[in-house]
Amino acid sequence: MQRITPATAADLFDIAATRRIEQAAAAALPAHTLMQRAGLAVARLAMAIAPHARTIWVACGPGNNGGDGFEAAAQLRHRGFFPVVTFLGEEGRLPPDAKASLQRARDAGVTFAATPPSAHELAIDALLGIGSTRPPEGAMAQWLARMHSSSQPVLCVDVPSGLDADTGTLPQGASHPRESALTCITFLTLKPGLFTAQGRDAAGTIWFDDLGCGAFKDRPTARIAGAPDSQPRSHASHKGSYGDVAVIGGASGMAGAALLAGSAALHGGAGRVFVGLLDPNAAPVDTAQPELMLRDARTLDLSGMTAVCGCGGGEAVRELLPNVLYTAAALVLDADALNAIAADGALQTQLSSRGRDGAPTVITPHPLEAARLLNCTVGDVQGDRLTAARDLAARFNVVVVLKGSGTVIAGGADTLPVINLSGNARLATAGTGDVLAGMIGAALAMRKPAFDAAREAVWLHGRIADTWPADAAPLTAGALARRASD
Ligand SMILES: NC(=O)C1=CN([C@@H]2O[C@H](COP(=O)(O)OP(=O)(O)OC[C@H]3O[C@@H](n4cnc5c(N)ncnc54)[C@H](OP(=O)(O)O)[C@@H]3O)[C@@H](O)[C@H]2O)[C@@H](O)CC1
Ligand SMILES: Nc1ncnc2c1ncn2[C@@H]1O[C@H](COP(=O)(O)OP(=O)(O)O)[C@@H](O)[C@H]1O
Ligand SMILES: [K+]
Repeated sequence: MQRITPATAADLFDIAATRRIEQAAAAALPAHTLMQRAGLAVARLAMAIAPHARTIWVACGPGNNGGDGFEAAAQLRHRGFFPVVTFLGEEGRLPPDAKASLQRARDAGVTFAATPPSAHELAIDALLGIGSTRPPEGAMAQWLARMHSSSQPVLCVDVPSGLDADTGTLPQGASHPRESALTCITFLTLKPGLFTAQGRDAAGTIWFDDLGCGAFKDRPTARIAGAPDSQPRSHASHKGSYGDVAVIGGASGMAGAALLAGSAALHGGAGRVFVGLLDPNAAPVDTAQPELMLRDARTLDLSGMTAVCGCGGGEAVRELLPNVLYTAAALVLDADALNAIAADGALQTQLSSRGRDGAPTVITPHPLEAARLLNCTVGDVQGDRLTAARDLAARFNVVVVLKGSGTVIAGGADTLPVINLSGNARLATAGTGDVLAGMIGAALAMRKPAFDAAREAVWLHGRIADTWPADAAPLTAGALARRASD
């Protein structure tokens, strides 16, 4: 059993692949072995979470997820605990594994009840796993709401009931648990939906048990990539070794966004940072950051540079985009640059041919910007973030950073998308996206491949938020940028 942390590197498998792996594993083992192993793992984790529990409520559903719950209840009873099982289903329609485990729970002397116990110290959610096909309703929805509103911990079996294990979406109106008291133990494979969209809030702390079947492999859907390798700077390097970044943005009244990206590029290790402002009346120097070389955006020659284009770009950035797309040696497109491209077919064609020509290009949309680029709704993007990121990457031949909880990084068809696990809602404050764009720019300027530059910067950006000192001032984008070298 392994605890998953932001530093864990592992493959993710969708439901279809998980089913294939389960079938192959089950065929190679004596009947019921997988469920017995799963139930034992649930019981062990339950005992670790609530070692002094008097009553453990085990809510079991109509399929094999419920079977894992029966099995866990049997194991807990054997160890002197008092599980109370509530079962939502028909015994006659249970799959064979679950039926066998129901019998084992009965034989172990587990208490069965029609309604949840009046008090419990731990709830085990074994209602639905990867077989969830529709929103929980009726008693199932009521039981979930009861678990989630209680102050006692909840242990989810395989996936939180109702969560789509492929996409991380919860049905509309589903009760929302409190993350601090939530644990999920998932079996055989790690599923992408646990790590993006609503998955992280729904699952809480995630544990993985391969049920002794690590040898069974299938094609992964995506991966979590963990901490990037840190590469120390060589002694003989100089500022030219780390490249030039030119930020293009800062239209009238929005200079701050460009300066934040510039600061992040500087602290992220770029050799030199120019900030090309679109506001002709902008101040000639930022006295708080004199290292940044402020220029009129229209005068910068980007041919040997990494451009970070769009931060605070407003409408004004549009006229520069044809030249930026044509000349920048490497490019990060953010915010208003993406909005301009979404509204202009010619710019879209130019972007995709730039990517086809192999010019390193990263786009960093948040879900609304991604929806504009894909000509769909935010709901469509958030409903399947992996697919949205993959579609954008394929359409524009670029590396895509689809931001938000569980940021997705997608590249070409041969590259497995990555879901990033560092970061938290401290980042939900204005300007942190500008900082990320600057950090990716710095990594590109060091001539890292575009996918690696994006992945490493996203991970570091999130890690800074995860390690923000509790006694420090609240996270602001400016302070985040200054820690981009951490
Ligand atoms: N076999 C093994 O050895 C192993 C199995 N494992 C475990 O099995 C789990 C997968 O089991 P599973 O395929 O039976 O699916 P599961 O998630 O239990 O649900 C299917 C049932 O729920 C029903 N249903 C769906 N939605 C519903 C709703 N909203 N409200 C009410 N009912 C709803 C659906 O009914 P239907 O849609 O057909 O009407 C069907 O009856 C997996 O997640 C893992 O925990 C692992 O431990 C590995 C070893
Ligand atoms: N709840 C969250 N969990 C993890 N990361 C988040 C969360 N909210 C925001 N972020 C991150 O913060 C950044 C916000 O970027 P963006 O939406 O472009 O904001 P802005 O335009 O204000 O800079 C992104 O990197 C995003 O992934
Ligand atoms: K479950």
